[in-house]
Formats: sequence, C-alpha cells, structure tokens
Amino acid sequence: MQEVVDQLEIWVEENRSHTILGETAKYIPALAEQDPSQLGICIMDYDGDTYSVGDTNVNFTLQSVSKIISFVALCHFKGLDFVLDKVDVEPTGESFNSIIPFEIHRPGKPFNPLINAGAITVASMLPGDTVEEKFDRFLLFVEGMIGHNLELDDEVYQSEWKTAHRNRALAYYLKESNLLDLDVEEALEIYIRLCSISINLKDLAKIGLVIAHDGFDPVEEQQIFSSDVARIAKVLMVTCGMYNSSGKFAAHVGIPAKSGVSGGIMASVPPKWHSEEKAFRKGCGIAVFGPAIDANGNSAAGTMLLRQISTEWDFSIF
Ligand SMILES: NC(=O)CC[C@H](N)C(=O)O
Repeated sequence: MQEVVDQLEIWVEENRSHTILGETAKYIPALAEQDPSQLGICIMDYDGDTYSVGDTNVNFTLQSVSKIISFVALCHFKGLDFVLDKVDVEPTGESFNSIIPFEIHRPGKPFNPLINAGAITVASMLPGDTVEEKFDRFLLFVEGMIGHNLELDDEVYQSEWKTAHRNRALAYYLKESNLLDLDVEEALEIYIRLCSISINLKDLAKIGLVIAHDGFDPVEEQQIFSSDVARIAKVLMVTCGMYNSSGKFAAHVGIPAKSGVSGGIMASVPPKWHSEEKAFRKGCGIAVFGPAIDANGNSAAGTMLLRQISTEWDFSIF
C-alpha cells in the first residue's frame, strides 16, 4: 500500500516540527544525548506487513514501555489474581516516579503497574530465583512475540543504574511496606534492566499488534497470552499509559498506548469492522520514536503524530 506510506511521510514531516516542544530526558545521562529532532513510525498490520517512515533505522530503549510488557508477562506466568493482589489498576494523577501517592496511602499497594513503584514491584515478582533468571524469562517471553533475540543497552543501563536515586528511594518504600520479596538493589536491577532493553520500531509494533488482538499473534497464528490479560493491559494503557496526559490522549487519540522517556510509544489499535474504506480495519500495532519528550514524559511529536493518524483514519476506540 504505497498510498499509506506516502501519507505517513507527509504526516511525519509535518509533525517533526513538534519535536521542539520537548527535550530529551535529562535525568538519565545516556538518554539526554539522543538527537531530539528524530521522529519515526512503524505500523504493522494484521498480516505482518509493515509501513515504516521517518527515522526508522534506530534502536532505542524500552524504558516505561517495558512496564506494560512486564505486567502482561507476570500475569501470563502467575495469573491475573496474583498480580492484581499486589498492584492496583487506578491512575494516580501524579508523575510516574512520584512518591506522594504511595506515601499518602501507605501501606497500600502501588496504584498501578505503570508508575515506577508498581513496575518495580511487578519486575521483582517475575518468575526465576535470581535477577538473571527473571530477566531471561522476560526476554524469552518477548522474543516469542518478535521472533528473535533482544539485547540490553549496557550504556543506558549503567547510566540509569548510577543515577536511579529516586527509584532507589521508591524501592526502599516498597521494601519497608513488605511489598518487595527481593532486596532493594536486586529489585532495582531487574527493573532497570527491563527499561534498558534495546528495541526497534518494527519489533515494538509487533508487540502492540499482539496486544491489539487480545494476546493473539495474527501473523504466527498463535495465542501468546490470554484475552483477559490483554483486556486489563489495554485498560491500563488507556487510563495510565500516557501518565498525566492519559485523559487528553484518550480524548484526542483514543488508542491504548504506552510511552517511555526514551521517546518510544507503543500503541495497539484493535480491529474495527465498520467504515471499510479507512486503512487498517483489521487492527494494527504502532510504534513511534521521537526522543524529545514533554513535561509528562511522552514523546512530544510522537503524540501529535498519533493524534493526526488516529483522527484521519478513525482509530479511536471510543
Ligand atoms: N517514564 C519512563 O519511561 C521512566 C522509566 C525510567 N527507566 C525511570 O525509571 O525513570
């Protein structure tokens, strides 16, 4: 579908101007060095065909996009009830690394798995006796969806590990509230490793595609995780996936999505059988990369690009 690529090229170039509305994440030194003018997108359709436009030959780290994948993985391995007993599914209205909601509601469980407190808790509960085993089980789960090996970006990992003062503080709160089975340093290690996994747009779009199709991989024709898990994942993406912009994102874009401070966004467009004339009626996975992020931690231009695409192609689920 050359028209789709042509159209995307116009929209990517139009939205590239919005990169100046954000800046690269400064609190993780290795992310601060990314080129803020980049913007790229990959859409993967039901048949596995991809439409890639803009800065697409890039690898970036998952950062907070890993949080929805680790939630899905943990639910898959240990069951939804087990996980929802440990983390809630409520938005906080605070920044992703805020201590405030946790402190106010102590000793309550973290509000949701997409804020750092919840994600550290989830990462620490992944199956495996050691950090290494937990990481390997997680990688295998993701690699099962994308069909090849993934690697850690060691530079980003080291950079975040050395500067993770706030996350370390959060982990101490969790430990003190008996929510962490692991030691603080081990819980941080597995969490930061997940955030530092290097990925490309095509692979991220594939994961988005599987979530969009309720845990079913339409390309390989296999169920990767249950539709119940996918349903809760999509709820979390809509209500908490874009942090304090989640309401506006739902209103103006309307696609379950998860962002990360490296500038990645993974979005899952479920099938929509009416209005046949529009593109991607069988649903699709979308990955966007634009490292200039706004005050809420979302790719500034990536969000605007998704808004335009969703409006023009009627992707909103609402
Ligand atoms: N929003 C994000 O992407 C945050 C992830 C980052 N690794 C952190 O813990 O701060």
